[in-house]
Amino acid sequence: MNTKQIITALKAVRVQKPLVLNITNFVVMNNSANGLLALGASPIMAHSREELAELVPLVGAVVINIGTLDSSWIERMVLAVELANRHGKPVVLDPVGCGASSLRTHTSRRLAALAERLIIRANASEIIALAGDSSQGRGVDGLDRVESALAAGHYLADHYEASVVISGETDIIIHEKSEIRLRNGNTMMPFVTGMGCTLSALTGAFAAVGEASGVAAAAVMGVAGEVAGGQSPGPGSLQLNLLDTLYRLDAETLDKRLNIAVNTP
Ligand SMILES: Nc1ncnc2c1ncn2[C@@H]1O[C@H](COP(=O)(O)OP(=O)(O)OP(=O)(O)O)[C@@H](O)[C@H]1O
Ligand SMILES: Cc1ncsc1CCO
Ligand SMILES: [Mg+2]
Repeated sequence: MNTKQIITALKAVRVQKPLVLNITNFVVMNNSANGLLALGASPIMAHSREELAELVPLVGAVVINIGTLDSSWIERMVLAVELANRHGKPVVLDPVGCGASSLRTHTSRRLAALAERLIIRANASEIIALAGDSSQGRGVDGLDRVESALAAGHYLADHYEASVVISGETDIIIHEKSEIRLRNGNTMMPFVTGMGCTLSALTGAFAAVGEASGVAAAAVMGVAGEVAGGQSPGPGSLQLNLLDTLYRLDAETLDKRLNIAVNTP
């Protein structure tokens, strides 16, 4: 995927306004819904057993974020993934805090194994833990370098037949054996909660309109984060400026700023 294709994907999201179903955590429900709206997509946050069967057929993608899970949430997440499979919908899995507790690790693996059209989006520590190696993550924060999660990312891509987005100082996307590196963003981004969760939600919007959704989402999020970061004295304004920047992001800015390197084997 090149810059031109990313710009085309962004236009497609804005024209099609895909409906994206999110089962996500209490911390980021608002950020993720606002991020999707600012991008041009249409979010719905829903986790009731009684409505999932009605909703999943209508949406373009399902985003599952395990950030504040418990046993009843797990049951809904499994149901949502089963329904997504039945209706051929892509599933974005955000294994928040994978490695921090056995519940998170086991649930992430169970959901990843279940999803048929899977995109995994996580920070380096979560990727390493999901693959079964020992990570240095603390709680939901990633403390491993992105490049150190590369082998784990490839393992997950093969094992689950998934696209994998490893986010951090550089974002690495593993898609059909290619490695795409994106070097944008801003060092303040990890000081705003839910930036990664927003990236996962945006990945859902791009998955609803085409392939290589992790590349397009990480590119848009990275460039928007970089522009917004340059206008923000701290994390509070960054959070707001990110939404404004996503809303206003144009082809020219993407073309000028996107730092993308594609490595095809
Ligand atoms: N040091 C950094 N420099 C530039 N951009 C960064 C940096 N760290 C993270 N980002 C960007 O921030 C976004 C979120 O990535 P991150 O890896 O921090 O997610 P996360 O740990 O899952 O976050 P959360 O769980 O709080 O949602 C991505 O777009 C990523 O490119
Ligand atoms: C801080 C936090 N705890 C559970 S989910 C979440 C949001 C960032 O992933
Ligand atoms: Mg996260």
